[in-house]
Amino acid sequence: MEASLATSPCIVLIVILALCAWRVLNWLWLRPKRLERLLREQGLQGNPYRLLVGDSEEILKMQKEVTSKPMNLSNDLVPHVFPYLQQSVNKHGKNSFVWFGTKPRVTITEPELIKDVLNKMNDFSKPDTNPFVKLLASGLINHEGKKWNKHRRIISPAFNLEKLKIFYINSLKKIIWYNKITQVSLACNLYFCNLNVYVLSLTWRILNPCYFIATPQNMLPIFFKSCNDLIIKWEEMLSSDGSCEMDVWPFLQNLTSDVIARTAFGSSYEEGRRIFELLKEQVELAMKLISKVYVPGWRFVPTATHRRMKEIDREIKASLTDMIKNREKALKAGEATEDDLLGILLESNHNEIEEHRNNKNVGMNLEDVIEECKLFYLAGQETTSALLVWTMVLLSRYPDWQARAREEVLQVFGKQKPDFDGLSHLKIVTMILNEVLRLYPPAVGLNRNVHKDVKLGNLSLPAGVQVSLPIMMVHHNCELWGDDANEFNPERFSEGILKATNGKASFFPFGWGPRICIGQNFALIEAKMALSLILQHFSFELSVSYAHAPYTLITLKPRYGAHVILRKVEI
Ligand code: HEM
Repeated sequence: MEASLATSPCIVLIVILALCAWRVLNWLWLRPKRLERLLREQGLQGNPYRLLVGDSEEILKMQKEVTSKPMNLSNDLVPHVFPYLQQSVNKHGKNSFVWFGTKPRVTITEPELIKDVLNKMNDFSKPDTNPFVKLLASGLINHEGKKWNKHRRIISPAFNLEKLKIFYINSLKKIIWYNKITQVSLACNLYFCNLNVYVLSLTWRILNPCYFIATPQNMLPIFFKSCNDLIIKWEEMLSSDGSCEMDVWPFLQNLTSDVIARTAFGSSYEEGRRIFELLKEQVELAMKLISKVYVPGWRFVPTATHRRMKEIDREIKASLTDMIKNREKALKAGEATEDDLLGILLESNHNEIEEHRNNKNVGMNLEDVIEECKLFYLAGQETTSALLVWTMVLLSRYPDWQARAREEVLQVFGKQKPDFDGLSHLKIVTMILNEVLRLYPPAVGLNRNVHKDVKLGNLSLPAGVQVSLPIMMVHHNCELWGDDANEFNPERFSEGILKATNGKASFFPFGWGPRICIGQNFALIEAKMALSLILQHFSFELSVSYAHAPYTLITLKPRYGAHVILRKVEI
């Protein structure tokens, strides 16, 4: 009897250890090998699985090697930015997969399949990220299902409602119709999750034209203020001959950071800037972690990077909490909300809670609002600065297009301050921005998780694989864009995006479908404002010290900056 009592804890321990060992074995070897077999059975090719690291080590090595030195001054970026993907496609064909640690990632380049992946958000979810990276970018961009629906509904007014009311939909009937459809589709989303994708994507498609031209008009003076400050700074730097050589990259980063701090936090702008400084440091630390294979449980090890990231997170949260609480107090006291993103977001959240007083599942809590504010910075600053810097580099390299853009800007605005109506009607500038987004997309690719077996075209993707949608590779594909795919030719967008792409998902710098970028109008109007003011005041050309080295660190950036010679334009 005593012996059996003594052996039972041992048996329990052995069973637990055996279970743990099984899980580790499954994670490290059995599951990857099973996924590999299932993919190969369908004709997909890739390197054989290597324990734990897969292709990751080789990818990092290759990427480091290629991006450490500048490339020649061309737009053939794919071999430079995606060397491993290019090599994989060359070696294994278009239908191939690459191992990121223990997970195989299938490359999808056909526009029809891309559309499917991005429209079926219930089948293709956002990939799991390192928990420390989530400290940096959580919020809407990472949420799924009901939580995503709720957040998207609450945040949307901050980006488009004002504009919809004022400019493009003149008849009140249309506004009501638009609002009703949006509300009905979102209500459907809440209750019928499976219907969600179809209703939303249908609504999105129907409303695309008016949705896309909507932007928060009340943000325009803020865009102007920040852009004008930049022009004044540059003017002060000109030498007596009216020219100056400089690296415009840090100025453009500062500009977009300034714009988002002002638009997001209004009168609390100074506090907002401090938060953004901390987030900038957080981005650098997160990048160190992203470049390593994530081992489950590693996050509990108190490394210097982990500790600093937690410290920064605490400081940001404390600042934002104060700011949000003060605003909420004012809102509850019936005071008007500020017209900044935070104000509109809190008001929208407040209305939702008021409307459904007894339902605890509506509205965002404090943590949620904090996450969304952090996301505004990352999503709004990193991307738009990348768009602006590549636009300046390309217009420096193609002076004819620079001259055409300036002519248009001067024709529309003369010496006057750019207004919303004028910015919305700039045709050449829009064509140029689209072509820059095609050749130098700030987000070079999107990834999705397959969490249950799913059909995609002729493929049967097993749960556990990931899919990769390499935006840049698709944008540079000669089969989709013609032999001059790597040439800068804004003319291809002269009749709009739909005509240039024949409605295919061969151009998706802002994503596609229900999760399309919520800030795209914001970004485009901001970029047009900045570019118009720059063109009104300066001409620019590449300096001899410019080294062409695009690389990805969250977004597509110039590794050695963007050195140009600015000259004052007399008009
Ligand atoms: C040139 C500028 C921009 C580019 C190229 C860009 C690109 C993208 C892309 C590709 C996505 C889709 C991500 C995915 O499906 O996985 C996205 C989503 C998003 N973007 Fe942007 N973005 C830009 C500017 C902005 C700005 C200015 C903001 C806000 C201030 C913003 C906020 C967001 C948010 C919140 C999402 C998540 C939407 C959702 O999942 O529902 N973006 N963006």
